Amino acid sequence: MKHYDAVVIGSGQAGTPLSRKLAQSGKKTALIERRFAGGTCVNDGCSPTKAMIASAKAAWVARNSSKLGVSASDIKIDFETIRDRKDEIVKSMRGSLEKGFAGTENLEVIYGDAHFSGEKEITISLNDGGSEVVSGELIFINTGLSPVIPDIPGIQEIHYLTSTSILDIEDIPEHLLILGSGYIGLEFGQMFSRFGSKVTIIEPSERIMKHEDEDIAAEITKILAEENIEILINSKVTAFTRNEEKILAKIKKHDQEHSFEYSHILIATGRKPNTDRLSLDVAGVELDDKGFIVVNDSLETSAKGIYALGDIKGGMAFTHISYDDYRVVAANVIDKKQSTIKGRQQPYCMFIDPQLGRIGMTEQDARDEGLDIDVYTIKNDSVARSIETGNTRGMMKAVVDKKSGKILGAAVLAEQGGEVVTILELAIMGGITFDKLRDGIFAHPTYAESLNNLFMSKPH
Ligand SMILES: Cc1cc2nc3c(=O)[nH]c(=O)nc-3n(C[C@H](O)[C@H](O)[C@H](O)COP(=O)(O)OP(=O)(O)OC[C@H]3O[C@@H](n4cnc5c(N)ncnc54)[C@H](O)[C@@H]3O)c2cc1C
Ligand SMILES: NC(=O)c1ccc[n+]([C@@H]2O[C@H](COP(=O)([O-])OP(=O)(O)OC[C@H]3O[C@@H](n4cnc5c(N)ncnc54)[C@H](O)[C@@H]3O)[C@@H](O)[C@H]2O)c1
Repeated sequence: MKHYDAVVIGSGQAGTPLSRKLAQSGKKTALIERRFAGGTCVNDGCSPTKAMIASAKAAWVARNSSKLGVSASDIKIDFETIRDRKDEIVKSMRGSLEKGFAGTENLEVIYGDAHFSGEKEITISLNDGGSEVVSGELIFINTGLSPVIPDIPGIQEIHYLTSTSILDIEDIPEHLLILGSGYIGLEFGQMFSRFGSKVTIIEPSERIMKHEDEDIAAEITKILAEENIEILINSKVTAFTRNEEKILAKIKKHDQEHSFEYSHILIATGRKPNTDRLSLDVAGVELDDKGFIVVNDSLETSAKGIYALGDIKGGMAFTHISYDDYRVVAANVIDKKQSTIKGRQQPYCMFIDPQLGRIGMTEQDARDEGLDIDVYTIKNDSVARSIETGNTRGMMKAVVDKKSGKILGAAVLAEQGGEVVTILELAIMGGITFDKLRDGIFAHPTYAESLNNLFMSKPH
């Protein structure tokens, strides 16, 4: 059995930089990965989807520019080129990580599936065959999530797609049914609709994006409906069957049940932790009732010397959060600091078009907590930059503490919403009150300048 100072399981957004930093600090380190360097973000998540979304946006702009006096005829979607471009981007990102690993002294990358076979002992089923047992003084778990597949009668017989397998389909679906209206459902839904698919999104709840405020969800629904995306709320699939050509989904809404035909089904009903095959009980690592690893604010698990980073610990599952977990753990383990995840900013951006950039509390969060707030909203059709560029869809919203004037949260559903919300995040970080943004001088005409208008609106 080979012994290491540190063993990292999973080459995700935390495990990848952490393994290098541990090795660079002089610790003999092993990184175990069962698939590809870079984990979900690089290989099946952020990068490939955002590359394809860029193609979808180009198609949409080409089709919708006549109002700007530019008409493009004969727009063709070359799906093979779109996929090849995405593959090249993934290959290059993964390649540069692999190069980084190869050039790191004290780091050994082992490709295989890991599970605990002792308190600090890990058995790896090697991808090349055979197995290897290693032990680690310190162990870091960064194994991420996998799609949840709902238990619907017939689902195993229909060759459904997930967010991973849909990235490699050969042809654009004729009619794509998407189960789930979260980030994955909406991003892929709009993307394939823009590529030419008929898209239906089905959601059991009373509205899409139920963790966002109702007005934001309603605005997104309107935008998607304008793009002819069908959204079925309060509805669920109760059974799947297939004939030679099509997949039949039995859909139940209230007491009514009807069957509809689709060419493809995408399952986007959430993601579950990759802890089921890790045998964490052997190591004494506690899990919560959903299978996520329980950690404290320094990301230590219930087993001494074992840490959990990224999506696997539950909570917000985003690349930048996982990367920040790496910062916290590296600061504590290598630089002997006392860093924690407590109170950190947790922004995110959903890459539909227009983007939904988010930071902090929603209005609903603040009202549920009984806070005394002012809520500022504007529609983008009153923003100069949006009018000039023809990007008038969407709205902006900020929740402000009435007494202190501090910004508690914001939603920017707009062209470059992810960038604009970052300005509001900086204001929150710096304790800059809303009136400073209302009266701040921002270059005209920028999207940033719309923050003047937002905070000049009449609050409710
Ligand atoms: C379609 C999609 C789009 C997304 N888009 C965005 C986005 O735009 N922005 C954003 O912030 N986030 C996005 N996310 C989420 C983001 O990808 C994750 O939050 C991010 O990758 C962080 O994951 P992680 O570091 O926890 O682990 P991951 O990146 O999931 O890595 C875990 C790694 O562990 C490996 N592994 C698992 N079990 C074992 C084992 N037993 N042995 C060895 N190796 C193992 C896996 O193969 C994987 O490589 C997206 C996710 C998906 C699915
Ligand atoms: N832009 C981004 O940052 C980005 C993009 C994609 C994914 N992600 C990450 O991936 C995670 C997973 O995304 P997701 O969209 O799969 O999950 P999600 O949790 O965001 O949404 C799942 C949706 O599926 C619905 N649902 C549950 N069971 C269903 C069923 N049987 N039929 C139909 N609908 C059902 C839920 O009500 C919910 O609306 C996100 O939490 C996010 O962290 C992030």
